[in-house]
Amino acid sequence: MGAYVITGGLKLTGRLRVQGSKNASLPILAATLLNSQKSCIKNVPEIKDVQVMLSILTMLGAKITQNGNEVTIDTSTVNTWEVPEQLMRKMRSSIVLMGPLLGRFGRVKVSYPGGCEIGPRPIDLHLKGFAALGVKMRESYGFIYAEAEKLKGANIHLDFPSVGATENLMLAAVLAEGRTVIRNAAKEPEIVDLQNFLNKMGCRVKGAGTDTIKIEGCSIADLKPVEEYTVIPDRIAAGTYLVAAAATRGNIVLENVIREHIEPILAKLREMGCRIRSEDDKVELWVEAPLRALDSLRTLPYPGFPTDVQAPMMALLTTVDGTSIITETVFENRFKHAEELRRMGANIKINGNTAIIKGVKKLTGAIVEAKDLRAGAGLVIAGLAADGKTIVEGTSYIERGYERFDDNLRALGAKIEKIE
Ligand SMILES: CC(=O)N[C@H]1[C@@H](OP(=O)(O)OP(=O)(O)OC[C@H]2O[C@@H](n3ccc(=O)[nH]c3=O)[C@H](O)[C@@H]2O)O[C@H](CO)[C@@H](O)[C@@H]1O
Ligand SMILES: C=C(OP(=O)(O)O)C(=O)O
Repeated sequence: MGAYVITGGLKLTGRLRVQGSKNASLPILAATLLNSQKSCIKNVPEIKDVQVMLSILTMLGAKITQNGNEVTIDTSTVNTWEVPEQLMRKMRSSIVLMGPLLGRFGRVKVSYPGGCEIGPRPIDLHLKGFAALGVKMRESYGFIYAEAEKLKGANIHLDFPSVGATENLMLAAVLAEGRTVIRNAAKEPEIVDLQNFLNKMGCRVKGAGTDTIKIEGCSIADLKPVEEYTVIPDRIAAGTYLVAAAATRGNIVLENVIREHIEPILAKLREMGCRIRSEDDKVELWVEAPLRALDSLRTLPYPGFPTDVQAPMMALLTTVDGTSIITETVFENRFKHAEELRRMGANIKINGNTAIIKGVKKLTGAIVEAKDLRAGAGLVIAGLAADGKTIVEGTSYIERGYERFDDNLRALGAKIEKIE
């Protein structure tokens, strides 16, 4: 297992181009199954989860060429609807293959998806939605067998605006007979990106970005190849680098960001006293005066503060004088990094879904373990801010979602090395 060795105490400074979005790329890659033709997708990050998705598509029979961040996928040769269990279990996002495989073949066999342990993460909302579209499902020995002679458009009300369920149902409904309306849909920018990709393919989807998404079903014959599609920038990676800059009291400029998508993060950084300036696709952050604690940071579905930036923010808040309170409302068990941060001298008390953080003068380097993707990023940030040497074990989690994380931080002046 790999580890990052970080010598802390250096301010991050300089410019960085933000990677393409992991959470937009994954459902878009799954969507290429629908048209049974070629799709060319740009700005796809070179990260582990993308590699897993491409491996699954290859195992299903797709022909793929990857040239840096550009991926061309020909799904005309896909000839199976069974997702290999080993790959299915490698990440959470494999579940969004159910929708397009049901649309294309009317059947799918999958196991439960894997991914980081940040709570139970059931898929009941996905399955309830499929049932409403006319899918018959049975489970046996951990496998889900789903079948529909013909998917039928339906009115679906989600109990919670689940990102994955919204995407999966969109992906199935585009090839259903008639109209589907998804209410209480997730409003994340990645849903809008998926809608844009689907419409480029010839699907008829509108409303993404609001809580009601309307889909007019069409047939595979109506769909076209996608000659070129560019994935949106990764708002979570952007947030992570901004928080890292704040934790080192540095000064960085990020390029290739959509300001609106990171506004919930910028609002909190500004409240802490970070200075922020933006122009076109660039955002600059710098720190002039001591930062202030946050009396309330609640994670929420978009446009609330993203749960995926909670761990990096916790790391930052451990270095800020005063008491901060974080409430995690999206996942049940997403505070595992607190225990690791304590090894570095952080003062954090957890009470249910609330973390109370008392800022300390300085964190101290220690050996810590990343137990999930964003917890890992948070620990690296703590290491960058700490006195002395920090070893963050578990780089494979971090590489699930961050493209060249250590190279990027080094380019911004950090002292960080990866060891195997
Ligand atoms: C690949 C991807 O895009 N991952 C993101 C996606 O995950 P993901 O799509 O898994 O997140 P969801 O929005 O579905 O989950 C949010 C909450 O709903 C619950 N839930 C979800 C589905 C379901 O059928 N039943 C149920 O109870 C989950 O357990 C969780 O507590 O959105 C999360 C919330 O913004 C982000 O943290 C993840 O980075
Ligand atoms: C939780 C995350 O991803 P996933 O849903 O793919 O596990 C994340 O990106 O922080």
